[in-house]
Amino acid sequence: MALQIFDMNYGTQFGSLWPSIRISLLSEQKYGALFNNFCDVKLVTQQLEDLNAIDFIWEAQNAVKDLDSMAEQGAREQVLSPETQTELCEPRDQPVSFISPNIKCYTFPRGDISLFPQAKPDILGILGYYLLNAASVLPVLALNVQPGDLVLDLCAAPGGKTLAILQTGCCRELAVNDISASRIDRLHRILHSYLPEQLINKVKITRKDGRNWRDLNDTCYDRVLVDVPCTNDRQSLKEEENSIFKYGRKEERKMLPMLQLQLLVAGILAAKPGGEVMYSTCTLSQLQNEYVVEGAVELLKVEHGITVQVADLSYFRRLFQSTFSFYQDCRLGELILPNLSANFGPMYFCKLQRLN
Ligand SMILES: C[S@@+](CC[C@H](N)C(=O)[O-])C[C@H]1O[C@@H](n2cnc3c(N)ncnc32)[C@H](O)[C@@H]1O
Repeated sequence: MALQIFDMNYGTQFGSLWPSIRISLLSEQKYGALFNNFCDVKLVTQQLEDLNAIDFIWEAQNAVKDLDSMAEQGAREQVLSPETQTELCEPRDQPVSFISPNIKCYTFPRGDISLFPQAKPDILGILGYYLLNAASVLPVLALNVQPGDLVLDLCAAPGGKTLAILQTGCCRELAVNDISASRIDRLHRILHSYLPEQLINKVKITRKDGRNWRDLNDTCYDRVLVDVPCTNDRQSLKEEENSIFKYGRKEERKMLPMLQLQLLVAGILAAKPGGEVMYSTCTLSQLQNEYVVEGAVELLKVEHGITVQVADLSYFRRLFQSTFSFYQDCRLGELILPNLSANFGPMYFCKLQRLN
């Protein structure tokens, strides 16, 4: 059922790109190992490097820095040909510092489909890395959490992105919420396997319907992550149990864009003026991605008099093009396409700034 619906919708949405996305979605996904800064850093770094895995974030930042210094040097020495200079001196929309610090994620190089072994607990019982779809780290990087920030993770369970946010070491306060009791239990277990007790005590965990966040809380946040429930395209092709494409869940599926819109609006209302909100999904669907963003921007303007600006994240393409396959025609935000040589995603992320 999922595949039939995808063929119908994505065939139209992606045209000639769809057959290659389709086969990638049906193939084994690639993982990333989100590095846990609270483990024995030297030992785990060595283990990951022995596997020939690379921290793709560090590598991308260095590649850009190298290009920039080459461009600077070239400009000084005036030795580059005019064509090369244009390419190397291309102005960046954002500097590299516009990504959250201290997050490390190891992947195998493009085309290498090796698997990471499960992380083993150290003598304190702490695990060295968390396996996830490496594209899941991108929304957290782009959220760009700054030292002293108040941060809200509105749909947080089981907690992969929460862990990534905590790696930055920047949050003055982190509020973590999810509506599902069983998934909150998983989140608790994950936090206890990766973090020291003092840090867990600083995380405020709630189990609320995120759509009503503002009615229940009066804190205004600097950064909000709204990682909504979606058709979870890759998972839906693999697992029947609990699938949103099951016959009995048709109505729920139809209502997903409305739920996503309400959660995004709630997330923006929870941000302070000037605050930044990241909307993310793991679906390719335009209806659940760009259309939800457009709907939320419009609704906030009309019903709340709030202006929201969609940020340009195209510098992410430049930074991470050697690790991920970016969709070139995304109107708002960025979309990572599954690709056989870099089988991450799908992951859509779009940053919004609340202006008033
Ligand atoms: C895509 S998952 C989140 C994954 C998580 N951010 C991570 O990185 O591990 C979406 C989550 O939204 C939660 N959810 C669904 N409806 C919700 C609501 N109304 N309020 C808050 N959370 C909700 C689901 O229970 C689910 O855990």
